[in-house]
Parts: sequence; structure tokens; C-alpha cells
Amino acid sequence: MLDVQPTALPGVMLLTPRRFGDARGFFSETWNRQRMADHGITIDFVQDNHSLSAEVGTVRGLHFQAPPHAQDKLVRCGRGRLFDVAVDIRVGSPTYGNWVGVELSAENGKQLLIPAGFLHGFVTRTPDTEIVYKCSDYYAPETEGAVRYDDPMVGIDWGVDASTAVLSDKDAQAQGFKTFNSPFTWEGAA
Ligand SMILES: Cc1cn([C@H]2C[C@H](O)[C@@H](COP(=O)(O)OP(=O)(O)O[C@H]3O[C@H](C)C(=O)[C@H](O)[C@H]3O)O2)c(=O)[nH]c1=O
Repeated sequence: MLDVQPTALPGVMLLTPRRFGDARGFFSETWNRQRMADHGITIDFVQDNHSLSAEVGTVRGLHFQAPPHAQDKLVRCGRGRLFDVAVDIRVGSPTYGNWVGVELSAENGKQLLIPAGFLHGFVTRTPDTEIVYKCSDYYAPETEGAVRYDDPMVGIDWGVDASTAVLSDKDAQAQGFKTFNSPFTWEGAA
């Protein structure tokens, strides 16, 4: 009923809920707390977000909220296709600065689970792409941070170049990764 796969970044997981198809289309439980707990995922989501990006090549990110309002996110594509990216920004992590990207689409029904301690961003691959995602803490703009989506130190292959990306002013003016001071510390094994 729920396929859970690891990604190259420990902690970032790819979830695929089962779809029940019939002549009308399909039905899917896109989030089920107990089924997530059965896979050891016990996150208390408190806010659902939904955004529409009209233009192909719209980039939203790379964003985070700092503690005490850091957010775990469960991201899926409600309409169209997008390339969703997480970047490890936990100081001391063996994969600090590394990224992973997955194509999420209304058609593939896949979801990316991005824990707190990671930057999140995406680029749209169709017009009128809609993203919907659950967050484990409420919006706290005073704790928000952003890093340039095209920073060469991170080196994300978005499939779009900087001159064509559709960005918010905030994202166009985001800081580079080199000067970025992460508020997150890796809690992993010594
Ligand atoms: C994030 C957020 C925004 N807003 C308001 C604030 C602004 O007036 C408006 C647009 O916000 P913003 O430009 O920050 O939206 P995005 O660029 O899509 O930002 C999001 O993009 C990346 C991909 C994320 O993962 C985060 O959820 C978030 O940073 O919505 C709210 O009222 N609540 C919220 O939780």
C-alpha cells in the first residue's frame, strides 16, 4: 500500500502510495499516518501547502525554515511535472552540500520526504504545475532562509539555465552557498 525507497541522501526518502485504478480513473490514499508509522516515519504534519506555477522553468527555492520552526516536508505534484530537489545543510553531515533530485508528477504519484536540515526547491517541467506538500511546522517567515538555486558549489542539474528560470525577487537575490551559515547540525553517529 506504500512503497518507501531510500535516496542517495540518508533521510530523504521516495514514497509511492498505491493507486486503485478503475474505469473512472484511480483512488489513492496520499497520506496515512499509521501506514507511515508502519514504515518508521512518525512525523506530525500540521500544515498543507499548495502552489501553482504557470510558466515552465519556474524555480522556487532553495528554501528552509530555521529551528525552532524547521520543517519536515512531504512533497508531491498535483498537476503536471516538476523536478524536486533536497540539499543536505546539516553541519557535520558526511553528505553536507550534496543534493538529490526526483521527478514528481501527477502521473507518477511519487512523493519526496524531506526532513528538516535540508534545503528544498523545485523546477517546473510543464505549464500550470501544481505542488502540494505537508509541513511539520507552521509558516514562520522570520526564520526563513534561501540559497541560490544555481550555486556552482552545490551544482544542481535543474535542466534550465539561469537566464531562463522564472524566479521570485526573493530567490533571484538569494545568498550563495559559500557565505551561507547553516542553522542545522548533523545528529548522526560520531
Ligand atoms: C511558504 C509560505 C508562504 N506564504 C505566503 C507568503 C507570501 O506572501 C506568499 C508566497 O510565499 P513564497 O514566495 O515564500 O512562496 P514559495 O517561493 O513557493 O516558497 C516555498 O517554496 C519552497 C519550495 C518551500 O519548500 C517552502 O514551503 C516555501 O519557501 O505566500 C504563506 O502564507 N505560508 C507559507 O507557508
